[in-house]
Amino acid sequence: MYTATETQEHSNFGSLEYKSVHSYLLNQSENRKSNSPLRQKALPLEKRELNGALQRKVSESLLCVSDFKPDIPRTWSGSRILLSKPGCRKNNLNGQTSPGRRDQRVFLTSEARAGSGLILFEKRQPAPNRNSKNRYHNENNYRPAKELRDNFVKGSDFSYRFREPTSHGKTFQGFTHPLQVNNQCRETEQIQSNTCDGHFVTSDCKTISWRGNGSPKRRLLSKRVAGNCVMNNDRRQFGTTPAPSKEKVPMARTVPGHGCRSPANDIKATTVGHPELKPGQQGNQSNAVDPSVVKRVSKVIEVDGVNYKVTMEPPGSSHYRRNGPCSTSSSKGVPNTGPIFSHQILVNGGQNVNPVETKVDLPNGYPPHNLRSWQEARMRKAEEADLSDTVLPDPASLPGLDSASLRLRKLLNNLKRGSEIPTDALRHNLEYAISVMEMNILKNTGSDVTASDDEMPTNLSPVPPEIKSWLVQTFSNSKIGTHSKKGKDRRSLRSVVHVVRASLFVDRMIRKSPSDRNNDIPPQVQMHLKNLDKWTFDIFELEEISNGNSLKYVFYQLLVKFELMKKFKISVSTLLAYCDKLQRGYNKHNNRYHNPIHAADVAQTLNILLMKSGFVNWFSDLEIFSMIMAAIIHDVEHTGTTNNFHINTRSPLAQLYNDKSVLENHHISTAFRMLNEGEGCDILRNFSSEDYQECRALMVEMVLATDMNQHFGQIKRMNQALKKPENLEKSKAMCLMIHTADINHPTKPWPLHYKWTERLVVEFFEQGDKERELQLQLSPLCDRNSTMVAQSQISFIDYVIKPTFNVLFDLFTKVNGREMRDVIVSMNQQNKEETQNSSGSTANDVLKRRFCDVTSVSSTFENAEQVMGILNENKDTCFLCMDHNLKQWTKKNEIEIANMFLGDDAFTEAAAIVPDPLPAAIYDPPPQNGTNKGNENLPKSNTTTKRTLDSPKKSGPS
Ligand SMILES: Nc1nc2c(ncn2[C@@H]2O[C@H](COP(=O)(O)O)[C@@H](O)[C@H]2O)c(=O)[nH]1
Ligand SMILES: [Zn+2]
Repeated sequence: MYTATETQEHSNFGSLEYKSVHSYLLNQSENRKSNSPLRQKALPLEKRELNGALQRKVSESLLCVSDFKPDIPRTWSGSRILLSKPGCRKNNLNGQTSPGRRDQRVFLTSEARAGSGLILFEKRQPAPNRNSKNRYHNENNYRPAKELRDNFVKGSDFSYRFREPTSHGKTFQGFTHPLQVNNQCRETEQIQSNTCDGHFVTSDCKTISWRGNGSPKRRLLSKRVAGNCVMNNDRRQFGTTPAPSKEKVPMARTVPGHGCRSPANDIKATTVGHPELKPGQQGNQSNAVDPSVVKRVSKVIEVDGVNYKVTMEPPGSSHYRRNGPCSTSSSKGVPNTGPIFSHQILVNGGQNVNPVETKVDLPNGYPPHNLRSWQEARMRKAEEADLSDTVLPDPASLPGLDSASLRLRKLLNNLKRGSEIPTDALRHNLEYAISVMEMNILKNTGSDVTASDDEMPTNLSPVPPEIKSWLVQTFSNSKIGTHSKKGKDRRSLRSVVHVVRASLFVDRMIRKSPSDRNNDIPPQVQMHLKNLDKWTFDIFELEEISNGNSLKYVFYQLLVKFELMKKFKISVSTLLAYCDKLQRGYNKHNNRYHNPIHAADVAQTLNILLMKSGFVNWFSDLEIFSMIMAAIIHDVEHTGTTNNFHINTRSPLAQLYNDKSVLENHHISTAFRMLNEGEGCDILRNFSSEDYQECRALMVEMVLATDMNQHFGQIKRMNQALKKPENLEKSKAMCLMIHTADINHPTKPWPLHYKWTERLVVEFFEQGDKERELQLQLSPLCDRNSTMVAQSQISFIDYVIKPTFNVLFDLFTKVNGREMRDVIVSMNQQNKEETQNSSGSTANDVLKRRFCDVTSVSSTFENAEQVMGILNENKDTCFLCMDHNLKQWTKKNEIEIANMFLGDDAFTEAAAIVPDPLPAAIYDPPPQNGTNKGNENLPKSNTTTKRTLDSPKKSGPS
């Protein structure tokens, strides 16, 4: 008898209940050393409990070649192992049994090669009554593997159904058994109950296939079926060549009339794992047989009280040859007689044939490892994992995978030990593991994350999965061909040196709004508009006091302020008519967030960005007009749903725009359609055709750049361009300014930001409701029952807002500051020469348009200090607000988490927090070079302390 002598549990098998059968996996050489650590830490055979019925029948054995004979030579690698129940009358190598004794047909024969990893073997019960027709014809009985074949996706997880036929035929008890595809053979323990053909691909691209029962043909022809179930390892399983994605692995085939199925030629249950063999070599063929071992060796093992004889043949033996790989008709995997129970043997355990470690090449920098010792090492490594770590590798990377698996191991071990795991550590680590898996799914299902992969921030590790999905979905869809100018056509910021005239700079920057001169505007609105250049401007209040006309007043005010009405001959009535149309368009879908107030807010913020950065001097009037227009129209007729929603529901708009920046295309197209609809609202009517085209091209480019899936690319490219100022394109700077203005609210004072968030969340949740109704998968952040608002805002600020404002202020600083000054000065000279050399007025006109309206300005930076002062003041306010908002969300997040466990509405609860007072500097920034004027209307900081969330600060004199 070959039974276990040690029962030490091996934790690699996790916390599931194992029982009874024990054996050792002992290294051949270690086997001889009594004090060998391996011996002391002998590995028991373990059995996973599946369900009651199965548990009684299914046993699992782990055997290694050296179990048979300690001095078995390594050339036996590639040998065949036969397993049979002693007492079978006939026990030939075809796996055929004596037909006369049904009760003796508990007969197993399996074939594997040492090093091939895992084989399944099966135990057969007496054949059922012949007369009960079709009892095994239920497809589900024998074809769970079909779904594996059909859904054969590299590295995927799946479940498969195991159907246990009852001895009475017609009913089948089935259960779904999740099979997690691991990259370790031995972890395929989970498929132990499989009796059918199947294969799967491990996450490291290895392919494992196995065979189930006999073919229908054979079943009909002969009842002499002992059958076998061979766990085949495709050569690639241990080879260095990864299996190509989605490639199907050929199944083993059946010899009609034979009870035994051997691996077919195309299923090479090879010795690839053998260290001395080259890939593709068959151990039994290419390795000389050790002359000292020519006979079969066998062992009897006890499995759940049943003795089995395990026979191992040396390679090259006559039996082996006779019954070697055969290939004939392909099998459909129809079950043969009787209930079948599968077991598995880990042949060779991946390591035990010889002292030289069997190599398992794992991708990307994993050293080749001995499977078992590698796993042991991982157990040790897992213990070192700090579960409270929040800075973790990119979940899409191999280190991410590594880290997640170690963390899961550690969690599991702690659970097994009964050690306490802090809730947030548990949650955080599970979230991380989910992220890792989901990134894998996305990668492996070819989801279009690749387009922006290089642009997504690499360290999203602490981001909760839902928010990560949102980031991925929202920010990294396929790229569209953006309007990009090449060569000469590129607008270059370097050319803006032509407009550097210090006096103009500061003058424009502190230019007062002319609202007090305008009698058409109600006085309270005029008063409010005086604060238009302030970071603390309250757009909601303007909306209120203007009876829902904030868009109109902001648009008008800006055009007046920049003297663009006069310049482009826009009449007030035309402008107002166009504004009416736009407002109606914005109100079409009654959105809480994407409405005219948002458009007005973006335009107002753009105004500050232009004014406080000095960039107002770098752009031509036409460019400034185009930017204001872009801000005003950028979301017109927004449907209140996302691009992904349009794509998923195959909406008419998605069809029209071929799933590319669906909404953005719609906004820009609607804005131009409205201009052209007559009714006296074409504010571009008096534009020259050149101006019109230029304006239109810029607007299209800017509005398309508000598509969030352009976000990371935009930031990345701007960061790169800032390292090489000569590559700075003016239109890209314009796009960035519009995009930043579009997502400005997290940098505004908390009451404003909170209001915007609330509105956005309402819109998201409404989309979620629609998705629920349509039985679509709910988009991230759209599920009102589970979305963690505060957490999502923290991530949004950290991963989207901060980098955006950083790069924007970098741009402002570099263009204004010393870093780019030398470059600009030298370029100025060059441009001047170019301009002087250009013949004819056309070239000059083009230059004027492209590079602003000054070609003879000297480049003096005498007021640069003043400009930088204004810029920094603005930057400080912006970052102070952002940090303050982050703090508020962090507080709310704690409540959300607490509520999550209590099942309360997190958002409502979180809303109850009284916000911290806003930093005084936000409303009362220190004077900078005498430019800090006009704050007298703003409340002082102490007036903000008592404000509650839902009564945002009223800025201005209302
Ligand atoms: N999770 C959050 N997403 C936000 C927030 N503010 C804006 N956004 C996202 O950005 C786009 C802006 O583009 P738009 O042209 O549609 O306005 C918006 O749709 C949101 O997806 C925020 O606070 N949190
Ligand atoms: Zn917007």
